[in-house]
Amino acid sequence: MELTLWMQWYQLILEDFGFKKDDDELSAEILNNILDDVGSITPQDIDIKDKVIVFGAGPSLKPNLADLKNMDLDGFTLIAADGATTALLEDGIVPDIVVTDLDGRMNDIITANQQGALMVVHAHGNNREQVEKYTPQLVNIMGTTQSKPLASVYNFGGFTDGDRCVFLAMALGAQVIVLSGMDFGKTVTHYSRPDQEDGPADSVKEKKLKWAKKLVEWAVANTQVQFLNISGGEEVQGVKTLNPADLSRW
Ligand SMILES: Nc1ncnc2c1ncn2[C@@H]1O[C@H](COP(=O)(O)OP(=O)(O)OP(=O)(O)O)[C@@H](O)[C@H]1O
Ligand SMILES: Nc1nc2c(c(=O)[nH]1)N=C(CO)CN2
Ligand SMILES: [Mg+2]
Repeated sequence: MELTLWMQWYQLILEDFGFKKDDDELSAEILNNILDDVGSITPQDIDIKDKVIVFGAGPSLKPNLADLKNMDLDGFTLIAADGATTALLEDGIVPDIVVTDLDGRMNDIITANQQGALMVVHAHGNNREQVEKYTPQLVNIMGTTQSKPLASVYNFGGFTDGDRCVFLAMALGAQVIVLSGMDFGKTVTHYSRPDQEDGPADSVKEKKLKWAKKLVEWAVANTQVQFLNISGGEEVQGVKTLNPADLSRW
C-alpha cells in the first residue's frame, strides 16, 4: 500500500488502540540501529515466486497443512505469520519468509531462520524489548515499521503479522496470494498465543483481527493480485474459497 494512504489507516489504528506513535518510532529506531550493526537485507534481496501462500495462525491452519504437506508446493513462496511458523515446522515445512513482531514461539522462529527462512522483523511500541533481545540472534533480516520508514526499516503497509505478509507479498510482486489459516473471527490458537490453549480471543486480539481482515479486504478490492482462500473461518469479501487440493490447478 502506498505510504501516504497507509498513514491514514495507521492514524485510525493508533486512535482505536491508544498506541503512541512515538513509541512505535522509538522501537523502529532501535531496530534500525541494531540492523546497522548486525546487517540486514533489502526488498531487492528477496526473490519471490508469482504465487505465494500466506499462513496465518487461525484454527484452519493445521487442517490446511494436513492437506498441503502432501502436495508439491514448489511453485509457491511460503510466507508464515509469526506463530504459524511453529505449525509449519511441525509438519516438516520450512517457510521461505517469516513475518514477525517476535511474539511467536521464538525457538521455532530462530530454528526456521537457521534452516533458511528470511526474517521480516516488525518493530512497534509494544515489542521494543523483544526487538533488542532477539534481532541479534537472527540472520537475513529485513526490518519493518508501521510508522515512518528508516534507512533499513521499511513500511509496506499493514498492521498484524498476517496482513503484513499480504502487503509484503504485494510489494515484492506476487500475482497470486493464497490465504491459509487466515480465519479472522474470534478464536485464536496456541500458535498465536504460545502460552495459552486454543480459545476465544481477548477483546484486543478480536479488534486486531478485525483490522487485519479489513486490510486484506482493502488489498483484494484495490489491487490486481488474484486472491484465493483455503482458510476456514470468516469469508473474506471478494475472495474465492477453494479446497487445498484444488490449489494444484493454480
Ligand atoms: N483466528 C486467528 N487467530 C490468530 N491469528 C490469525 C487468525 N486469523 C488470522 N490470523 C493472522 O495470523 C497472524 C498470526 O500471528 P500472531 O498470532 O503472532 O499475531 P500478531 O499479529 O503478532 O498479533 P498479537 O499482537 O495479538 O500477538 C495474525 O497476525 C493474523 O493476521
Ligand atoms: N504499538 C503496537 N503496534 C502493534 C501491536 C501492538 O501490540 N502494539 N501489535 C501488532 C500485531 O498485531 C502490530 N502493531
Ligand atoms: Mg506476532
